[in-house]
Amino acid sequence: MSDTVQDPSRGQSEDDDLLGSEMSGEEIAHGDALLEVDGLKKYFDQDSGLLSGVSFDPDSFPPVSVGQDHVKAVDDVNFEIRRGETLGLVGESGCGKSTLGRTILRLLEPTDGSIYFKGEDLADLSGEQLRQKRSEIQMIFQDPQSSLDPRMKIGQIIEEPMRAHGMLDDEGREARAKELLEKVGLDPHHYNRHPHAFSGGQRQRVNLARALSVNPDFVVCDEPVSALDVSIQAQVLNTMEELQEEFGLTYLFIAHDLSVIRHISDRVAVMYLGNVVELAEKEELFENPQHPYTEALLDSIPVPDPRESDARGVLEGEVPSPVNPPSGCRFRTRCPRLIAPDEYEWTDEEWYHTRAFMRAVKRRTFEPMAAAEIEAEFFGGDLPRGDPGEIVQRAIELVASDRSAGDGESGGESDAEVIGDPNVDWERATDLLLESFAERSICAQERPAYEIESEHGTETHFAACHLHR
Ligand SMILES: Nc1ncnc2c1ncn2[C@@H]1O[C@H](COP(=O)(O)OP(=O)(O)OP(=O)(O)O)[C@@H](O)[C@H]1O
Repeated sequence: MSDTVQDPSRGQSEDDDLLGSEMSGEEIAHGDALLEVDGLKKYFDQDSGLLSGVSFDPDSFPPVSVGQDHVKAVDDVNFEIRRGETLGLVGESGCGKSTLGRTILRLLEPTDGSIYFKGEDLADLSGEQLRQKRSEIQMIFQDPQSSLDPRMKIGQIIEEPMRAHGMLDDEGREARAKELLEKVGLDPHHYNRHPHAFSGGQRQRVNLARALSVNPDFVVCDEPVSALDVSIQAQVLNTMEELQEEFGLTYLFIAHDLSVIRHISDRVAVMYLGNVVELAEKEELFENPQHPYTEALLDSIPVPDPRESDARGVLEGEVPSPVNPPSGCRFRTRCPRLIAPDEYEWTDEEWYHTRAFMRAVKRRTFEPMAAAEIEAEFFGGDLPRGDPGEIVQRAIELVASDRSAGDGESGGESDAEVIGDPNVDWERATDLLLESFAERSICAQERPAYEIESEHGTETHFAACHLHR
């Protein structure tokens, strides 16, 4: 691989090879930062409508709030991508991957933050300057079908970006398109065919050729193989790797499928609810994950396609709304390893039991039973000592089937009768436990960001989890 960046916006001399022979003035060595994202935010205004501005959060009081709300799709993201590498970006559906990719490309206007590309902040550019830059940064999308105009011949499709950027003359563009067809593994004689004559994998290759036609340095690949058969995916990924090697390309590769991410990435960033929660070299991330969210994702390999209806529930609990995300660590409301609040003295076992009970009450995962039974089931009969024990006791009373109704009487009902017992106050018990424990955890109070020593490789391992304080 050459060690310098090729600048696609320059002219081409006739003697040059059509593909990538010239050098840029802005040389960035292989391995140096090509793109740096700093404090990047992208908030969307919520859709207008009757309930616009009204948000519901069962964990807060009051649960309904009114105001001008924003979907915090990307919220303070920081990372760099080095020249020649592939940074994989993975996370559940809706966590903000596509929004991040599109904001980096300035297809979406950033709300805040900077996007330094070769040292220049793309967030500051507009008009012609931005248009010029767009040839250096390209994007390929998931659906190769809908991103190709069915009326156009593939030769024209590949030439379109070159025409838009005033690159080469007609003959030059045709020659380059044919050369690119070959490079992406298609027959240059198919230059005059229409997209429908190609399979899904071949169409994605056409997309690749089109993106590469303007000789970019950096390509954002948004789920480029998700729509393809698994057998075809590896072939397209291999071609992408070959092209990367040949043209010194840098990729931001977005996928929900961890096996795809593992195939293609050098480093991997894991995204959750608008934040990057972990970033490490590929081997380090897969062999030594340090964020409970990453662990949960890895435990669920293969991650089901989030677009399929039954994919929910891989991780316990719902993803909170990006309109009103949890304070501190965004994953804390689903985290199986929430940290005990410092203000109480806990043994590990006491906290472990309390945390499990709190989660069960919050999710109402057990049917009401007598207080003594709850104590036995969740605490092995021994409540935590001191204040936490008293709080837990009160919460147990709120959800126990032998609880008095208000100050009145209950008791004597059969198990069948107590299900849905109006005396059982799940909400108050949940509020009591969350306010007393979960909200007082460091996980709720500070946003975590830690560097960890890697066990594999030499790169920095970033994990946004207070377990590493
Ligand atoms: N134009 C928009 N207006 C309002 N909200 C939006 C808009 N685009 C995205 N969002 C919201 O921003 C959040 C992040 O969406 P995004 O598409 O970036 O996630 P993703 O991780 O790429 O998901 P997927 O894998 O399903 O594409 C979601 O809550 C989504 O509903």
